Amino acid sequence: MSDISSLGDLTGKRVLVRSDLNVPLDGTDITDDGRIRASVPTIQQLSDAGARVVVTAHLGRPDGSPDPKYSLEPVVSRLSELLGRPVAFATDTVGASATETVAGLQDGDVAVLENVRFNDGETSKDDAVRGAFADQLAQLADAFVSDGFGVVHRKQASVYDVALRLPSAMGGLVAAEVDVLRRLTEQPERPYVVVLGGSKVSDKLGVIDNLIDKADKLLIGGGMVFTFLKAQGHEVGKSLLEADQLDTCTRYLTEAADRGVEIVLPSDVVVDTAFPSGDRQPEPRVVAASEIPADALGLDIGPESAAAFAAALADARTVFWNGPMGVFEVDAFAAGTRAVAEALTKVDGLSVVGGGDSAAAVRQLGFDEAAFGHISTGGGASLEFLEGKELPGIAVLERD
Ligand SMILES: Nc1ncnc2c1ncn2[C@@H]1O[C@H](COP(=O)(O)OP(=O)(O)O)[C@@H](O)[C@H]1O
Ligand SMILES: O=C(OP(=O)(O)O)[C@H](O)COP(=O)(O)O
Repeated sequence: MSDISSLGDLTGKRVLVRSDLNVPLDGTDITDDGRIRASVPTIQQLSDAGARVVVTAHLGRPDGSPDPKYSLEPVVSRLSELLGRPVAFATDTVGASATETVAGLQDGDVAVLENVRFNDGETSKDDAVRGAFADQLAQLADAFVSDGFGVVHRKQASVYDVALRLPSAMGGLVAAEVDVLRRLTEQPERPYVVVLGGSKVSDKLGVIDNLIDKADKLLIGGGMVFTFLKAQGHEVGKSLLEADQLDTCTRYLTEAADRGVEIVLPSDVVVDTAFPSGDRQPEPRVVAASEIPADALGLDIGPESAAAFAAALADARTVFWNGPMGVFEVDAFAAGTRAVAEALTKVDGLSVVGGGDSAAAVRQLGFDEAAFGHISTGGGASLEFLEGKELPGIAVLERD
């Protein structure tokens, strides 16, 4: 696999780096800068090598056109602080501002292009549309470095197509993540427990199929719970629900039982009548998972479930956890996530936390990062890696 040294002397070369700078924001305040910090070493390495560094990244899921709410501008300020040097910011990705900003770089300088997902070519399913956008990105650089581990499972222009158009290399962050995750795929010590939660329900339901073959237990919390509960015939009120995945959930439950794999669902949940927002005081209530009122939505696993999940993790020798158990950003719905994080710190073996929000959660809840075996910057990417899937952003770097 080609690392940055394979690109030769970088002095004066324009190097496009795909980083994952998708950090949680409260307005324009960054609530956890973990992904920016994780991106710094590669950017610094390229700058030290005399390259003119052009960073491309996304923030959130805008609809393919500019939306100030998803601007990378606040991220650029933080990156500049962490690098200890000015960072130029282009207010578009491949337009006049980008061209001018890149042309103005001196050797060792760093620039960030505006959110790459402000362009519909980035995430298009049409190869030609994505390719045309990748052509424009490629024109801004002489070489490409893929360092956004959190997006290597996305077949997107700035992750995949641009690597077909420029001499390309893998950044140190992606290489380091892959090294650790490989340990989980190659004969993990058993019991091997996977904990899933979060809000990207449709992305993550799909991975369960393959994980049933690999893990001994699957603990399900977060927004994914409710599609399973509904599949079991329970009402879930206003909770997150993927109505078209009910049959899939039923099949998973049957398959897991057939193969002797335990899928553990919460027996109780913390509900409220509205999603937390603004000044509204949360009114958390614990109810049985089978009795979610019609006017309520589930926002955390309940205390009985948290204790059951901790017990299920107590004898694990390998654990992978992606996705908070609840809306941990609000204290009233953070207890389930806290309990799972606590249980992971006690694992006698390898414990890995993956995902932007999961990593943010353990830090925000005050856990010492050193208490975990590894904190990965990618949630969906880690899960797909553990499933044994080919990740487009890695495969494209490994092709002959
Ligand atoms: N029951 C729930 N309903 C709605 N959102 C939830 C629920 N549980 C967790 N979440 C939200 O899931 C988000 C994180 O999900 P996700 O992006 O899938 O995780 P990660 O970034 O770790 O991969 C958090 O912002 C959290 O508030
Ligand atoms: O936040 C991310 O992934 P994660 O929530 O799976 O950790 C990455 O930045 C990828 O974002 P995406 O899931 O919108 O493609």
